[in-house]
Amino acid sequence: MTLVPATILTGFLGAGKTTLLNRILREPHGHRIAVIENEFGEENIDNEILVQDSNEQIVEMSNGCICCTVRGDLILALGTLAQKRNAGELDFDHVVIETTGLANPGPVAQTFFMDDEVASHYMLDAVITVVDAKHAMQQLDEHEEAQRQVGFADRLLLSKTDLVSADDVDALTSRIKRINPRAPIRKVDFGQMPVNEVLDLRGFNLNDKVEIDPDFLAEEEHEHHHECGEHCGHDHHHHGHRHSNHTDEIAAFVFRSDRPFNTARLDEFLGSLVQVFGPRMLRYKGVLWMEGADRKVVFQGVHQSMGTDIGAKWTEGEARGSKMVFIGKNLPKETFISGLEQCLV
Ligand SMILES: Nc1nc2c(ncn2[C@@H]2O[C@H](COP(=O)(O)OP(=O)(O)OP(=O)(O)O)[C@@H](O)[C@H]2O)c(=O)[nH]1
Repeated sequence: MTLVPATILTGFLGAGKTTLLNRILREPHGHRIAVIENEFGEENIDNEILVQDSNEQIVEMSNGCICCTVRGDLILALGTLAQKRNAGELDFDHVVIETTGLANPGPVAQTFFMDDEVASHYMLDAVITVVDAKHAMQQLDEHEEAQRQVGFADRLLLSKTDLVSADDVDALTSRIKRINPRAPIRKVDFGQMPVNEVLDLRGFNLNDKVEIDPDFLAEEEHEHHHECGEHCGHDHHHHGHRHSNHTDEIAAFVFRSDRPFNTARLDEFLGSLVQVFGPRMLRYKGVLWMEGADRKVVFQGVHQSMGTDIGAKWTEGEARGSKMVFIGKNLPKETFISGLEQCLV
């Protein structure tokens, strides 16, 4: 039986998640999507008004999508949907879960790895985070959950850019890139977004690409190699607007090497890393060159849940090397980097 891909939609309060979902539920796009809305906190009021004996409500939309309002356990809701699908009562080929604005997407993402029942019916496709261009700066300053939501994302959607200047958009973009250089950023105007930009991103697939924003890499490079003095002659103005004044607790860094890893040493080191820092490791991914291997090794994970897979062959003439990106909360970059260097052959 094929697994149903599931997308987690996050974003801070009022970011525009519902606006986006409403379009998905109403516009003709040919996909049969089950949208799960988590009505956290409103259950008492709604239950009194609706006087329902069940804990969930499933509505079929005219475009073939299903809207499922969940007032309880998400795992239970996913289970019920899967049962009805298997019984032929419901037909859908994707699931999109809207999390509440204050939620940490981590536990929701981990459900797909940890809960056997969920994992037997669904596969996590991607975490998508809507970022409110008007309010995100302040939300990122004040709420760690807002930073986490950006850190977890496989794709970032920037809403409400109509309300701010182009400079504001640039400043916000460079800040969220520092938190998460992995996730491509797209503008979304009142939820207008091709459905294909939301579905089937395969963010959790073990493909052998690590996409990292080139601006971020250039900036890291700059920090590494040019500890410039005041009169060094580098174009500081140019870089000045990129270096944000914000030091977010959630941030990313990259490890790169053109030497192969020793498998045993790396296994042990990564194992101990996730044991110690797992709770603070939001997302990580790497494509690795292992000693003696003629294929790439791909690893990635969320917190303690780490997976590895064999990727494509190194082709003739291809420069071999490893590249890893870690996104987490106050991770000790130097410990990671020097530890990984110890694992090289
Ligand atoms: N100007 C502008 N307003 C937008 C845009 N997208 C959404 N909004 C408005 O922002 C408000 C909040 O949007 P919602 O879609 O309800 O946000 P949400 O993320 O679902 O909010 P919560 O579920 O409360 O966390 C609504 O009034 C939307 O009309 C946009 O691109 N531009």
